[in-house]
Amino acid sequence: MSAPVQVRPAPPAAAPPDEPGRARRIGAGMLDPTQLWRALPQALRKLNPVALVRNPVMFVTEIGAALTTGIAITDPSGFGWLITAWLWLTVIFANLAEAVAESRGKAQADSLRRTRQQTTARRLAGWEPGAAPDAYVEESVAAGELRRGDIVVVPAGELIPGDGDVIEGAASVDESAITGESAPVIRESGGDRSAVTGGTRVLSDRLVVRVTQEPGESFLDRMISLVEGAGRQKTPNELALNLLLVMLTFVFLVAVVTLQPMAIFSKEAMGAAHDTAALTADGVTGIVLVSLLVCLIPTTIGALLSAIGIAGMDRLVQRNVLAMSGRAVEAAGDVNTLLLDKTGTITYGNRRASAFLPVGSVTADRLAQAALLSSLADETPEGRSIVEYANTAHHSVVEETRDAKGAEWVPFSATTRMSGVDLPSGRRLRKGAASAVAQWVREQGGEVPEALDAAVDQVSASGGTPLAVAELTPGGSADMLGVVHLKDVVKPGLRERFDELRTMGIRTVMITGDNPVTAKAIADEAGVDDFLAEATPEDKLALIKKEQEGGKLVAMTGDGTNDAPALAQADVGVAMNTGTSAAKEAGNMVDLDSDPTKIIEIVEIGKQLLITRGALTTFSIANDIAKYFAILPAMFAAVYPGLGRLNIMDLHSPLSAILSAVIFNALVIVALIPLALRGVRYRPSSASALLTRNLWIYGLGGVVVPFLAIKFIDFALVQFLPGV
Ligand SMILES: Nc1ncnc2c1ncn2[C@@H]1O[C@H](COP(=O)(O)OP(=O)(O)OP(=O)(O)O)[C@@H](O)[C@H]1O
Ligand SMILES: [K+]
Ligand SMILES: [Mg+2]
Repeated sequence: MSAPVQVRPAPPAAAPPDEPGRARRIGAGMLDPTQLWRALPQALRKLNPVALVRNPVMFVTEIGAALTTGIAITDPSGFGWLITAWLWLTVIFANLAEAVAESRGKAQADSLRRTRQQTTARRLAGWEPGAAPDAYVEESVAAGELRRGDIVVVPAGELIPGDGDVIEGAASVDESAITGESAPVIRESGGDRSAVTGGTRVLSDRLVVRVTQEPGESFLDRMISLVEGAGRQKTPNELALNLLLVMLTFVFLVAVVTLQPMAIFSKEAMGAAHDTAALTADGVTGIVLVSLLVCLIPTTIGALLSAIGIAGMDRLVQRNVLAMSGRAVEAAGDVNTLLLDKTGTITYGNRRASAFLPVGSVTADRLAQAALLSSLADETPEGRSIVEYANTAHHSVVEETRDAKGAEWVPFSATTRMSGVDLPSGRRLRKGAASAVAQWVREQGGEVPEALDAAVDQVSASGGTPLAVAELTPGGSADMLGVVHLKDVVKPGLRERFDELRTMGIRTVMITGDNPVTAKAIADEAGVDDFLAEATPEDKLALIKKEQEGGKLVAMTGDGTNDAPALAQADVGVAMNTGTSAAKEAGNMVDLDSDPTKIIEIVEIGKQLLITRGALTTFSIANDIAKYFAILPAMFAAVYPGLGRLNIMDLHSPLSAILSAVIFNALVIVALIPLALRGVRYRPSSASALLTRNLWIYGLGGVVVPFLAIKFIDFALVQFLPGV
């Protein structure tokens, strides 16, 4: 994509009827016959051999059609022209399948494009965190010119000019242009909800954003090229299947070429048996051989393969999931283990301070003041919530925070699990995971009172996150002060969904940086199979690698910067749209609804894709059998009368038999387009049960249906074309 994102202020009125989120939700899976008609011009354009060569089966069919066209021109016969017409139709039907699959994405891309409007951005030159208003200048630039690293300010009512991370402020943002969800979401600096998307609108307050995209590479741009299927790569599975189809085509080509001398012989015989002008024409041999070839090669799956893949991606988009690679969608179909990050994925992620629990002789005020001081510069939601809570619950301590001037802040990191401040007075404050802070206290020569464990356990047992707070006084004594209780809420309805995953044979594991007691409380409440506590980003990554070593496919959902390495390593990495840009960059899917249980639908769509491809391949190969029974006796019965017994369909004549087979071969493609686009229905059950069921339906069906259909076409042909 080269077009830069250009954003123009649009009336902030209610969403127009063609608002993209809605457009993306309608018509999921249904095939409207007019879609076929509208895709026809595109299907005809795809006849270009340069494009078609990517699809070897159809390319061979097109060459066959061209050959018979030549024969029909130089040696005209009604039979020749009929076969020629149906061969071209075969190729057009195949192109139609792909064109229809693509057209759905195009409509979505168009409506997304409409949300790319032009606007001017307010870029801040010389801005630094906490800068006074006179320390920097605000300049107007076209949004399309913004580069990575630029700082912009977005006041309430304006569109965010590009993708980025909030570095100052918190605001409610209307993201409906991207997600189709009208409820505003909170975006704030620090923590895991700091990413904003260009084209969304700030509703309240004001955000300072550091741009993380280069021109033309925005999320919206990527979304558009994705739903359009532009530059779609074949997946490894598709490549393998394609290779198989090429080999089959080659084998049948060789077979038909070797048959040629005998067929010439048989033409004489056919001419003798049916004394019509068409039969005695010299071109018949060539036309019959091409017909045989096209009926033998796996045209059905060759025609539908690409549409099946595109439709699978499309089904994800309908559910507000953007898959950056088709390979990930396929991997989703085979996932064994699902890892979920706790905070922000299983829980809502807005952990808020709700109590101060001092230990020993420490007063509540001393603890509150230390917690407040150590959080003044902590831009994480946890840090800000402590400042807020201390301000409302412990007014008295606020005055005493003046000595924070000249302080050195220690920012939170997922590795140290601590944050804090070193004050000029020599006072040092730390808050964080109890184990980390306890170790810090010991390193400073202090002791950790037993009462701490009780406070920590009390918070943890309720599923809350305990943050221990400690102080190193200027006098050099290291004191453990107590615990801050951070509350978070488990998203509802997870248990049922995890049960569903279990029946699909998928194990769910929650991973969290939190302590084991909190982890267990939340794991029990959410109903996951297992959990890993006190996990650093490296631990998350190691766990995934370990699972993968056994040949298992691992899916991971997460939202935080600390999840990014794991998201990148997982076979299916689903980033929450509410998450950080690092997480979104690392994963190979983004869930616009930020719903951790969306993985269930992703798995179902992946399985459905694999099953659909398998079923139609089975059907394609099985349905060729009837065509052998139609064509081979027709070609050779006169030479080898024994072969006449193969004409079990009792087809009218050799020519009507061949014509019927070719017509069926073309029509079956159109008949299966809806199934290819909608996908074979998937119900959670074991893999072997599914396989057996599909072999019965599509294998047996593939054998039986064509016998009936070819017989019927033959019957109809004789009614309308008594000459054949
Ligand atoms: N702002 C903060 N200051 C100090 N310590 C913090 C802060 N935020 C979190 N912690 C502590 O660090 C631990 C690890 O945090 P981290 O973000 O890595 O994991 P998490 O958010 O608890 O879990 P998850 O991996 O599910 O997101 C937390 O459990 C908490 O004890
Ligand atoms: K075929
Ligand atoms: Mg986290």
